[in-house]
Amino acid sequence: MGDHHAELADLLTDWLPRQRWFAGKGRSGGRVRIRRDVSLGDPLRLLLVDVDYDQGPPDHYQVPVVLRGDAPHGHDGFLIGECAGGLVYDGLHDPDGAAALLRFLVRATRRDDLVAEIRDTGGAGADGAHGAPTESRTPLTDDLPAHAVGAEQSNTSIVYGDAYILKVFRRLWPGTNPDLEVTRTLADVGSVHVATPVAWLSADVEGHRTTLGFLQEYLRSGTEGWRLALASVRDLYAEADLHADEVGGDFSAESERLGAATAEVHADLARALPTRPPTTDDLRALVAYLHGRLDAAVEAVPALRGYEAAARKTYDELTGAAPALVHPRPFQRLHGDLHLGQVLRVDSGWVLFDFEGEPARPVADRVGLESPLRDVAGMLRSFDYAARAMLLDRADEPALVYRAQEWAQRNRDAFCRGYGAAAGRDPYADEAILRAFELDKAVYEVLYETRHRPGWTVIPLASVERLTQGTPPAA
Ligand SMILES: Nc1ncnc2c1ncn2[C@@H]1O[C@H](COP(=O)(O)OP(=O)(O)O)[C@@H](O)[C@H]1O
Ligand SMILES: O=P(O)(O)O[C@H]1O[C@H](CO)[C@@H](O[C@H]2O[C@H](CO)[C@@H](O)[C@H](O)[C@H]2O)[C@H](O)[C@H]1O
Repeated sequence: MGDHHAELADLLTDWLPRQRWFAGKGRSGGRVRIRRDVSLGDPLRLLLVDVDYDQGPPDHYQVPVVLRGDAPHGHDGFLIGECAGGLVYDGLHDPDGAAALLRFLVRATRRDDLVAEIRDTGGAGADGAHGAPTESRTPLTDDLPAHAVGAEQSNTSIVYGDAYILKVFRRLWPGTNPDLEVTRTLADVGSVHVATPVAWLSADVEGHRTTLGFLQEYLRSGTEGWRLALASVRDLYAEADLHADEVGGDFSAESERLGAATAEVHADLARALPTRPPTTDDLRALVAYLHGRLDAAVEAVPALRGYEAAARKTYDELTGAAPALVHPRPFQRLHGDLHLGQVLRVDSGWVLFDFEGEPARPVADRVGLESPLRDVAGMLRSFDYAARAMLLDRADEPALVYRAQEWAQRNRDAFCRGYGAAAGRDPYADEAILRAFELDKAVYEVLYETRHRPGWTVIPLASVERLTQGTPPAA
């Protein structure tokens, strides 16, 4: 394949920006450069690529591919293109490619601990192997049927049988990925709110051992919080005369449990990893950071301009009082992008996943100590999203807007009640900072939706309007 790198780079230059997980959507002139090309076992090859832009530093991605010389494969949706070497497929969606990846991981982890390391062997292929899972872990099996998880999100996940799920990070940030770091930390302290990681894969990127992906136990009984919430909203909208507490699908008891689970995860992280009480300088830095995010969002989305002055006022108010009054909880590690799509309801309760933080945020920012209320605010936003997503194609039914607010408020209240009971302090008690985080999240979402799902931008935009009018988080 080495002979075809120029052609492959051209194909990827065209293909990458069309992927949901491509992060350079706001940048011009993206061109792909292939930095490494290693075999992970027939027929899978791993391309580590850089994307250079007209301005600023390159982004790093991994693109596993399968090259097929012959007939159509029946997976044309995952065809990247054709070069002189044959048809090039996205290797994670190609069943033979996905199977080869599990075989590689299993072979590698049999020889050392749980880390499969891809080492450069001068272009001849990957040798990358350390082996044997520790005794406490379930032995890995490599002959399971594979399928990629339906929706392409920030990364690509492959389910093997009903035993494992492999998350393959698409955009690479040099170093250990916070998702793996935090999930391992929680599993190691015995948290019941994460799925146990069983093996992981890394390679050198810019001189740092960089996480490429990790394999976790697959929670086969899990249902995503987002799906459950939408089902509840649907029930409510179908019963025009009933209130949220009167319909069969009331979600508030689940929201309360989810609040408690979030607080327990925060407590475990606070015990296992560093914490620190925020200082005046921390709050000043936080306010500067919130302004910076708003600057970038307003520049990219002019519709935000009308709310800018009020938003800045909300942020500036955080520096008016002593830190112990504004934020009487320690700063700590957290989830970083918590929403209903990042939690699974299993038989025993709620499990959180995807501890990567916001995918567009530089990783150095995501691994710092922050306010746990950022996660709370993320989830509060998500209740608004669930209620309003169901209105997107029902613009002709204004009466539903009131019902949407009612559903969202009931579940926001329940979540905070559960969180407060488990954490010993209700999030609503820290209203100013909670509102600032909610506003910041809504601003982030306006930018996110503009780039990825323009039809959804109205959802966070309506929340920016509400939050800049001074409506408190609690009714
Ligand atoms: N341990 C697990 N068991 C079952 N399903 C899972 C597990 N972890 C994640 N998932 C599912 O895989 C999907 C993708 O995972 P996620 O970590 O959110 O990836 P991304 O970073 O691409 O958003 C999720 O929507 C979730 O439903
Ligand atoms: O799940 P990801 O890590 O890829 O997070 C990104 O995409 C999310 C959408 O899939 C986006 O979440 C927003 O939409 C959700 C509904 O689809 C909603 O539950 C969230 O509250 C809302 O923020 C997330 O912001 C983005 O980082």
